Amino acid sequence: MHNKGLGITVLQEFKWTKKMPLDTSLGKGSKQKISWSKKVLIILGFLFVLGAVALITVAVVQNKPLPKNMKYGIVLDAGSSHTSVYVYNWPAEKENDTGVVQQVEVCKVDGPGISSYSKDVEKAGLSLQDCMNTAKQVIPKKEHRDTPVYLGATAGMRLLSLDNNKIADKVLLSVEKSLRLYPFDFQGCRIITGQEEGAYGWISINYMLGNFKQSSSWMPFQQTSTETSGALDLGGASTQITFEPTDSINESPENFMLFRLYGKTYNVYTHSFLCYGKDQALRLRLANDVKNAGSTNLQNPCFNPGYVKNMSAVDLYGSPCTAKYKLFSSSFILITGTGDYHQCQQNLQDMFNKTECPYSRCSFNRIFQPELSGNFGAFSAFYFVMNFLNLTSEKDLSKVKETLKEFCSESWQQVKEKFPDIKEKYLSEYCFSGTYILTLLEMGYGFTSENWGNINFLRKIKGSDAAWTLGYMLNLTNMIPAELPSSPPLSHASYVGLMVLFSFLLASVVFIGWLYFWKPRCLQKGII
Ligand SMILES: O=c1[nH]cnc2c1ncn2[C@@H]1O[C@H](COP(=O)(O)OP(=O)(O)O)[C@@H](O)[C@H]1O
Ligand SMILES: [Ca+2]
Repeated sequence: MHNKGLGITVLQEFKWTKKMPLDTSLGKGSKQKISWSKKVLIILGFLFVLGAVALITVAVVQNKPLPKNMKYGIVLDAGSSHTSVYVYNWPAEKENDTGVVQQVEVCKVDGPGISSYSKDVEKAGLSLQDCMNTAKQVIPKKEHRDTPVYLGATAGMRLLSLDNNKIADKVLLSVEKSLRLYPFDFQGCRIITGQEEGAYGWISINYMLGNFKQSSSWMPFQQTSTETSGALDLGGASTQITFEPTDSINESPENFMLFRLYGKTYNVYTHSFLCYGKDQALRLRLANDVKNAGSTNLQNPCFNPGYVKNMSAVDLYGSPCTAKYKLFSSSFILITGTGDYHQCQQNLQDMFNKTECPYSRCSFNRIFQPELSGNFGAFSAFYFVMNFLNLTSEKDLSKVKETLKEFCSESWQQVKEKFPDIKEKYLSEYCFSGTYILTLLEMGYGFTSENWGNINFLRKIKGSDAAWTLGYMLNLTNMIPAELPSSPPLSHASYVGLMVLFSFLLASVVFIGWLYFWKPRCLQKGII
């Protein structure tokens, strides 16, 4: 019986004392003392429970998320084929955290890219109105005045400014005039460089993927950082490759950009190939074919058999990418598809000059490129085309080629019947675009069947489109700090949790100590 725990013994003995007639065991004074001790014990117990409830309530209330004060930003991506308006938002008090900026809206502007309005510049500005009105509706009125608006124009405008700088300026003035009519904080319209386009694309996807987060290890003050992902962007008029090489390199400095983000330095390789976006690449190829064939009547393996297209010479030779190939006075070029993937790829390989390289290694056309390393996010037209072909998750390069071969050999009639809802312009070019993408990645950049699986074709990351626009805004609003903001070692929730836990421990220790050293009378009597 006594081997059982002390607590049980006390309880039993106490029961027994209670049963005893009080006036035979205790005097009147002792009786009063016991009831006093009991009262004190009850009051102390009550206060203890009250204290614990109060502590937990404070912890819970304090930890409730505050109503978010959201900030907004607008970036217009004025691409060669079209303009998109992106609206982002983020909680004001978390501005410098990683991964807090989100895309809340994307609006595709009707009509072509702003560079196509060179003959009627006023229309360039007017074309943006519908999407800017959408942005006005999406953003709460009280935030309008504090919402910055940026417009960045890419390769279409780069080509226009090469062709006619004055007209390019007029187009930019027209869009500026239009954007200033809105109640937002207009911050500027400009043509961004190919380097910026590549670098901001890289910043965007790594910010969205959370790769800039420095996760602390168990060793105090030691931070471990995640590897970054490379970025591959394919537009209509230019294409960019950007990644962090493994070794430090001191060649071709114009291809490197140094960033200090969240306390870490990144030396990023980037190159933008003007005229190697898929629309200009097609023109470049056709212009070469016309020159080589000495005829404006072309049999082309990159279009489905049975496809026939009459292309205007103005369209073909109208850009600085192809202007120098103009030989004929003919106003049309007739293209007839033959649908042969292998011939198409051979034909496209000529566009990638691998023979001369003034550096230790090159991608193509005498451009330095370090050895490929890590994973790559491939977005924009890389995604659109591979998604149409159902190849975004195919990790086997030979299967990719087989699918493409099959698609190219299908007759145009068949293809049209199979995909009645897809725009004919896109549909007719998927054989060319798919083959071009493969040739660019394999022949141009040097991807192989071994590292093909490192390329992730993606459109969105955590709800935001993969595009250079987010990185552009983060940079211009100084939202990425160079150094890690000094923050308390514990989050608020962990701090409150630990405070509650330690208070409990402390109270328990005091309570047990009190029981042990200052044994309340009733218990003492019970034990005796
Ligand atoms: O649904 C689609 N299918 C195929 N291609 C698409 C689709 N949507 C957009 N594109 C293509 O993506 C490319 C986007 O290029 P963009 O206009 O951004 O040019 P840039 O970046 O060279 O200035 C264009 O070639 C356009 O035709
Ligand atoms: Ca683009």
